[in-house]
Amino acid sequence: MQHTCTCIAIAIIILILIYLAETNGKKHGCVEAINDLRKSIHEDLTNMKKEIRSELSKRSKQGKNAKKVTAKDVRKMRAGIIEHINAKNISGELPRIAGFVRLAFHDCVGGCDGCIDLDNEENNGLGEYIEELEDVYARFSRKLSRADFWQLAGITALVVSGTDCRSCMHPDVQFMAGRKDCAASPEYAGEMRKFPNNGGHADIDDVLGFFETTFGLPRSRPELAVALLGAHSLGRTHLNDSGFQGSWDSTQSKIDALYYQDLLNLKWTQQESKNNEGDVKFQWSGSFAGRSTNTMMLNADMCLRKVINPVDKNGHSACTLNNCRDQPETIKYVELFAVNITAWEQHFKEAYTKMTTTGYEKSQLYVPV
Ligand code: HEM
Repeated sequence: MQHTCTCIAIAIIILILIYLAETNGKKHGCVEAINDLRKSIHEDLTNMKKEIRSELSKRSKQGKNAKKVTAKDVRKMRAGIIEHINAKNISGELPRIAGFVRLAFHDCVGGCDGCIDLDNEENNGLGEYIEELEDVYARFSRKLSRADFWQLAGITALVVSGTDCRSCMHPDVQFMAGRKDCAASPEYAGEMRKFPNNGGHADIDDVLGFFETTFGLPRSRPELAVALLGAHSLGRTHLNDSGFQGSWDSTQSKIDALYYQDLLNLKWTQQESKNNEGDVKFQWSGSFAGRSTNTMMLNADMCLRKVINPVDKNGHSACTLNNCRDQPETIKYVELFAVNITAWEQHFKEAYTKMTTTGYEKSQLYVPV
């Protein structure tokens, strides 16, 4: 009996061992199968990834090429912009020339990105120009960014302003494309950008400092800032937009040296300007031989000629021009540009190109062919 029990026990043990051996074997086979499966999935995935990467790179190359704007496209866009410029004529002036140039300037504060914060009062008045340009831009939006388009509008406006005008500057600024729009373009959802403020810019250091930090115009070359501010030869100020009133010279659509000549030759006195809300700001009013000329200068313009700071919070200066001295750093360039259009042209071109490429490396921009 004892023998039989032992035999049964041994048989059970053997059966258990056989079972274990088989299960283990099966398990082992499963692990191998799973490993094989894993390997093949991994290989498939790697191949798929490779294919996806090569497809994406092909597509992005095609996309870039498809999006690259050509010289022919640019010509068509310029024609559309010129049509808009000529469509609005107010007493012989073409206000869109100045509007498009100011838009080009404001878009590049903080980097040219096709975005303007219309809640920032420094941008007052630009909304209507953005809307007008959308008409033309809608036809070409697949080919270039809004940031590029606004710069093209500014450059085109400069060309129109110099057309059939012998006394005008012809800076012939090269249009380059490749700028990127911000996500919310044409609106701006980022931190409030800092613009030059007239009251705060009665000090030449503020003006030159603004152009250096914002557009990289070296502080050691004040002639660039003086040349760029000559854009105020175009257009005018609007009481309900900025609180100032009048134009810098009598030819608002012509980019001519009258801006510098007036700055030097007129008799300037400070005058109070009050908008509908009763805000008071001071501007300079020009007269000649005792007669008002209806021209004006901001503190930022006047400080290129005279040392007018300090000013109070409304921009009022204690200086009456007779009792304040010439601005040593910049007066010589005001005098130069008043008589030498070629010198102004060269410096303006350099400064304007810098301004309109703010935020980009040379390699990111291209000249359409
Ligand atoms: C310190 C720098 C600057 C200050 C303080 C300044 C200030 C102003 C102000 C207050 C206006 C009047 C806005 C209005 O009432 O409609 C104006 C207009 C204008 N600005 Fe400037 N500006 C500066 C630089 C520039 C630059 C660098 C450019 C272009 C390169 C420019 C181009 C213009 C143009 C063309 C207008 C006339 C706009 C129109 O007629 O609608 N400005 N600026």
